[in-house]
Amino acid sequence: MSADTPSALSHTSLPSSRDLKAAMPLSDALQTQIRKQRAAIAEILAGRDDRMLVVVGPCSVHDPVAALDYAQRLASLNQHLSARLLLVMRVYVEKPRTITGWKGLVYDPHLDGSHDMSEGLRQARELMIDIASLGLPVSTELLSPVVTHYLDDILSWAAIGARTTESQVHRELVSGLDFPVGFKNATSGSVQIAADAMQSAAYAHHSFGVDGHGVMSSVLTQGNPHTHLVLRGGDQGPNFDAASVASAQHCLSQSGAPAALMVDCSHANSGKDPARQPDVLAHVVSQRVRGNKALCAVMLESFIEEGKQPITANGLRYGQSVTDGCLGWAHTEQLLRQMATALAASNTELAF
Ligand SMILES: O=C[C@H](O)[C@H](O)COP(=O)(O)O
Ligand SMILES: C=C(OP(=O)(O)O)C(=O)O
Repeated sequence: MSADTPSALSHTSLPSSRDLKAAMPLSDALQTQIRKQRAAIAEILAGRDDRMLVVVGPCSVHDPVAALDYAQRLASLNQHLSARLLLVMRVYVEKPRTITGWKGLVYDPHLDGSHDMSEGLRQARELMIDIASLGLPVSTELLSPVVTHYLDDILSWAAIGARTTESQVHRELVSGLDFPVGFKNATSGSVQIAADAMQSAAYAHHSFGVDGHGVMSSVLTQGNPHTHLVLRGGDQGPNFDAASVASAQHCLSQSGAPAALMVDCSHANSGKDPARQPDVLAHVVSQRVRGNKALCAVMLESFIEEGKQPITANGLRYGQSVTDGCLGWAHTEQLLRQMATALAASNTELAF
């Protein structure tokens, strides 16, 4: 290896984010829509809009056709429930893995280990534009700061996952974004790490990054005040119950971090069993209706078919997750309708 070659087995050039954005631009109308959707989410998080935010969709996108099919159903439901809920679709194109596994559409869009990452970025951007064009706000988990450059203009909300909330690089990344971001509690269950992250991301940062041309750069970000905690459970179990929520709120207030709370009804809050997500949702809505207004957002993992399937070369079942198990569409629609009705009626006796 020569002295000027970075150490890796290979490097394959990608289009710059500026070039991909120029080839697949957002219309003026879409830019205006996304600006409004970001502001609407920020209003809910600030407690100035009484609706609840619902980030809902597949654990991961592996088939853009099925994801768009799901988005069409969600967009139509969004119109019916918009007095009580703001639905935002999970369009997760990167997956953090506990050890190894398929890492998402942008890494391996053909799901066969060919890792056509250039095509993955193109498909991800195209899909997000198609979904936003249905009128739906788009969200994702930000994992690689490089990938963020290709998609940041389309997003209305993003998560920093449990495995990366403690990372300084991700806190710097959030500091430069002008849309709301949820930091998840750590996989250990630590909420303090997320409270620290929110405070860090609220500051301006000097960091190392790349510009739109892909040129390595010294970057100055402005700080992001629109962050919040996402309770997703941890190694010791769930954290959506009233006592855990109160303890998280105490931690946020002691730290001077923003008070808004989202509960992720999946992951360690459901023991990764999608059938337990409705019970988590019922508990959260009940706490909200009983007066805990800081609980203003939930996350659900949901796709067309319930459950999950392994990735095999023999073909995949349409509309079913290839990562964590999801609720099916029919059940999701029923839950969201019940949630909206319960919020409208201030109904504390929920059984989803
Ligand atoms: O949401 C997805 C998974 O919970 C997360 O990416 C970890 O997945 P893994 O433990 O299957 O690798
Ligand atoms: C990976 C995810 O969540 P967490 O970071 O909570 O494990 C996810 O929401 O897809």
